[in-house]
Amino acid sequence: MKGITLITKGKNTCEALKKQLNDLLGDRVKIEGFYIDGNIKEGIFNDLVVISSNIIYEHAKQYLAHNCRVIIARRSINYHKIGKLLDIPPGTDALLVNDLTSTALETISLLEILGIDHINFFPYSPEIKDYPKLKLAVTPGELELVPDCVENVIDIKTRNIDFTTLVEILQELDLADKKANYLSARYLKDIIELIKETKKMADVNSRMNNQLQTIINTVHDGIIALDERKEISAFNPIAEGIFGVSRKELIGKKLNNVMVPKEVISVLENENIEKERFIKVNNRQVVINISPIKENNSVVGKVCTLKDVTEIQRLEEELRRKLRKQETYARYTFDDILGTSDLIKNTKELAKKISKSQSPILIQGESGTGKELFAQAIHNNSLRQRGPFVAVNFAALPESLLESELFGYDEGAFTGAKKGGMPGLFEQAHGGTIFLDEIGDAPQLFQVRLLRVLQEKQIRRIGGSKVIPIDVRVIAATNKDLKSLMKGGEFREDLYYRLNVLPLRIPPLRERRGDILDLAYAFYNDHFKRKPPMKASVFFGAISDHLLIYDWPGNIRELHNIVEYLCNVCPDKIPTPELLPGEFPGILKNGKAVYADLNRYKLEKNILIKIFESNKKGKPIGRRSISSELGLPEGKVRGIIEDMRTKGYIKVNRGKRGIEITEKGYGMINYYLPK
Ligand SMILES: Nc1ncnc2c1ncn2[C@@H]1O[C@H](COP(=O)(O)OP(=O)(O)OP(=O)(O)O)[C@@H](O)[C@H]1O
Repeated sequence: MKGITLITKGKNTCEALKKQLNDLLGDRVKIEGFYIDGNIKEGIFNDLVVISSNIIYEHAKQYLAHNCRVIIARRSINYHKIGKLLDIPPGTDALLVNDLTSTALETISLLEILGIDHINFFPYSPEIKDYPKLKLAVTPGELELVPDCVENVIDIKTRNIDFTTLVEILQELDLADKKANYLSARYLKDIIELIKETKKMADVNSRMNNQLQTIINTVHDGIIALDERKEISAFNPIAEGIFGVSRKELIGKKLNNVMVPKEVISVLENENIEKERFIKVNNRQVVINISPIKENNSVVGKVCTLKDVTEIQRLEEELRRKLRKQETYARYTFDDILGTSDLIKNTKELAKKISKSQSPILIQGESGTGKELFAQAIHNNSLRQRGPFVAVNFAALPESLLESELFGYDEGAFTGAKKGGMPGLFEQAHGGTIFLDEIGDAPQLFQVRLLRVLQEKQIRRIGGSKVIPIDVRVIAATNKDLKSLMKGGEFREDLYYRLNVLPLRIPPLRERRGDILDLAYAFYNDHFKRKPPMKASVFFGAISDHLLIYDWPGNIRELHNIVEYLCNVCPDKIPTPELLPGEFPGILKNGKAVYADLNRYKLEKNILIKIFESNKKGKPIGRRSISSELGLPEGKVRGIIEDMRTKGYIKVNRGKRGIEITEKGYGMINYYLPK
């Protein structure tokens, strides 16, 4: 899982923005927050660092590891929270309370841009000692900073990270897929809510109407609002651009008396449910969304938003370009797959054998276990090694692009189709291997098409009539349990069996703990281009127990990230356990120790060493002798022995032979007792 570190000045903003990011990305990105006034620490490093403003960046710089990717957030007022400000009589004095004078001033000017210019704002922050003792204050979520003189506070809530920054974040993390559209829909929803909220007031008060219009004008999508008499009450500049009609000619007019295409009128008149439709306006494709305004269960108006598809196409084009830039060769070979555990050695052996076949392979394994690495190594060890290796990631590719990306299209297949057409990824992989990553995310309808291609070994480009034979070897991979997806009807059984001809399971890191330090050492040496400031075993000396006991949900990718992090945070010092990011067992976190796991691990280690030493001397050892030699209660020893037996570290024999250490157990001993 990728990660974002958010940095703000105060705790409130940090929590609010963290929630915003979590709501949006929580299922795919791990988000942690630090604030300058409290929990900030040195050596911050992550896939991406998001900082709440330019000013905060100046304060935060010193805490960042040197090669962090940083985005400074642009922030927007919470549209549906400012309705309350429209009630305040013109000319009223109010303090605008924020954590810094500069952010208070910034909020005042943002409000002014939105048309809230009828209130005389005085900036207030704890830095300002001399301020007018006013009774009214407005604050973006900083309630505890409001000074005592104030009797009435309007909280317009923390300023959110704005739409453009969110898109930038998605792009930085390579997640700019379906989420981008979903984002703009959510953002518009806020505005629609505001229109609904203030509509009643706006009817009686023309000042509010103007302000509302200003807000609508700042939006990047077309907006049309209708009242219950089906008269147009709002029409913003983007809508003007789409329809080529000026607002003045429309406001207050009935729909059917104006120059709006018939199709739009019929949608606006007849649709009362929230729905998305495509219509053509002046030769442009437009997505139109209708949202009814209800009062006491009857519809009293509608808000319609319009998005010019050219913009969506532009976003898609960008994504296509990114995809096209990807390499069509495989970099890695089996020599790049590190690890000396039996499990990984056996997996490599099996992979080498199946690489020589032409049948499809299905690689299953948790995220970050090395599925793509194996796919590349298999290709490079196959008879197709001179052919291309083309990777397709179903989780990153929006559904709308799948067909054209995989099968290609002919000239004129759709508006925007390139002259001469475009070959799809299947064609590009001809003579080589196609790697279908995250196949569990392939949409159902697409699964049918994929199956047909695999069966018939030929494709037809979109809009094309020619059938093109293709010779590709398919390697699919997934971290999902395809069997349970099949039970739930989300994955087609016929496709599963077509792909699962040669199954390959990549074991998670926690099943081969013997590899953890090998990998950590290799990543450490790689970081310093094989000229590390100290020996890897010395560098990891104080934390190796912690690394060995951790369960590694993100597997090798997570281990790699942590080693990178440590190399950045303390390049020439030995890292202490407290420096480990995240939830490592046995480390003091927020003053609370999670010692239980580490103690248990240490007992396990001591017991395994005892067994190893006895075995070496040829002396039988049993539960009772262990408990007396180590001074531990027999019950406890029994539990630990049972655990180690299930993990495969030991064999418990009946009678004289007693407990014996297994090959896997020896793997662990190598790390417990460095040579
Ligand atoms: N055995 C290994 N030796 C060295 N590096 C490894 C090994 N396994 C994985 N890696 C590294 O770990 C990272 C993740 O590997 P990879 O992308 O192949 O995993 P994945 O299983 O395909 O992940 P996901 O399911 O998230 O797509 C890569 O940087 C890869 O080089």
